[in-house]
Amino acid sequence: MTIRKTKTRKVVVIGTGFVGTSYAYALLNQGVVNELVLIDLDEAKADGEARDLNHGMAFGNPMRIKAGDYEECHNADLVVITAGANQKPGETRLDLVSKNAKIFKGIIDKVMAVDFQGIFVVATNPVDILTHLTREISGLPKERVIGSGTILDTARFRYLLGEHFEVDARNVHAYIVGEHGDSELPVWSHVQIGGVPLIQYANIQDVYQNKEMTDIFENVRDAAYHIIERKGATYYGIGLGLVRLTKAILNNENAILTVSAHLDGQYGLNDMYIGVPALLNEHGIREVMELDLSKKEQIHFEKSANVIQEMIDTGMKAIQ
Ligand SMILES: NC(=O)C1=CN([C@@H]2O[C@H](COP(=O)(O)OP(=O)(O)OC[C@H]3O[C@@H](n4cnc5c(N)ncnc54)[C@H](O)[C@@H]3O)[C@@H](O)[C@H]2O)C=CC1
Ligand SMILES: CC(=O)C(=O)O
Repeated sequence: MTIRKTKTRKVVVIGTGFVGTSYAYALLNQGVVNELVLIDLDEAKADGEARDLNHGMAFGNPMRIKAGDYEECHNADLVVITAGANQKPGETRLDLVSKNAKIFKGIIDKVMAVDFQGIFVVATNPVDILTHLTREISGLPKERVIGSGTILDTARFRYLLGEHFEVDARNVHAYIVGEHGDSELPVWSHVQIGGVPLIQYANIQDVYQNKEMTDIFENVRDAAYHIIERKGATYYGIGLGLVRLTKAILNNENAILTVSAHLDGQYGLNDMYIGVPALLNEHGIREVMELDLSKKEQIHFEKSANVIQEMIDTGMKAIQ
């Protein structure tokens, strides 16, 4: 499959809540696509959001935005799914699995019924499990089903390290991998500040004994809880992360981003979606980057994979 060669670049967003509309707003600002269709169970909300966004057109980038139905997925390049329940204060992402799995079954069936030929991008939580279910339900090749994975966690990590060392986050190279959730992990062994390994840059002997570094990771891991306690939901960060992903795919960038990608033996794991750095282009996921993890990181990564695996079983039961 290739992205259509016509000039039209069409994205359908399913779920016009906080996340879906933040993504739509960022797309309008950045001028990434020519056509954006909004779908929601609450049709009036999708229509209201489309009207509101269109009123910013004179200040943004020319594109067509409208509310629509599933027919619109037929010729879409990307279908981005942000529909479903979000976490209430105190809830984990995994608590959402059964509810959102059922919602996904209905959505994916409707998208596939109109012969969708493009790429799915999933953001709804728990994202690794729902990305797996999207592939199972749709039957699409694995490279055409992508989860936002740890794209946001990695951005949070780079931001906090950048703040700490007073270095532009864009010059901080670092990854969060594993579940987009409580079992995720930082790949300390590959953190670099402008190409200089962290342990050398900051003269750290053992990063796991360094309170400043462990605090930074805990703040990344718990960021969603901190924000949800304060304002009820997180959306600007992931909205921008989804635009970054959209650009990587539609512009055929061959960019490396931490997404939920399907593993077939990489990191010793099989048949699961999990957050890893992966190379993205117009075909979707071209390649999973296999980092040389330290022993400690590999053990943590496998534990995180186990958490996902158990939840896949719960998700599969919910849609049977
Ligand atoms: N992957 C990530 O990094 C992040 C993921 N999220 C997740 O994104 C999801 C959405 O969060 P919010 O936008 O805050 O929630 P929200 O409640 O504001 O919006 C959800 C929308 O989905 C719609 N919806 C529900 N069932 C539907 C169906 N069957 N078909 C079409 N639309 C349907 C609702 O009407 C609502 O408009 C949550 O699961 C949340 O946890 C949120 C932030 C970051
Ligand atoms: C809600 C969520 O998944 C996040 O902000 O990371």
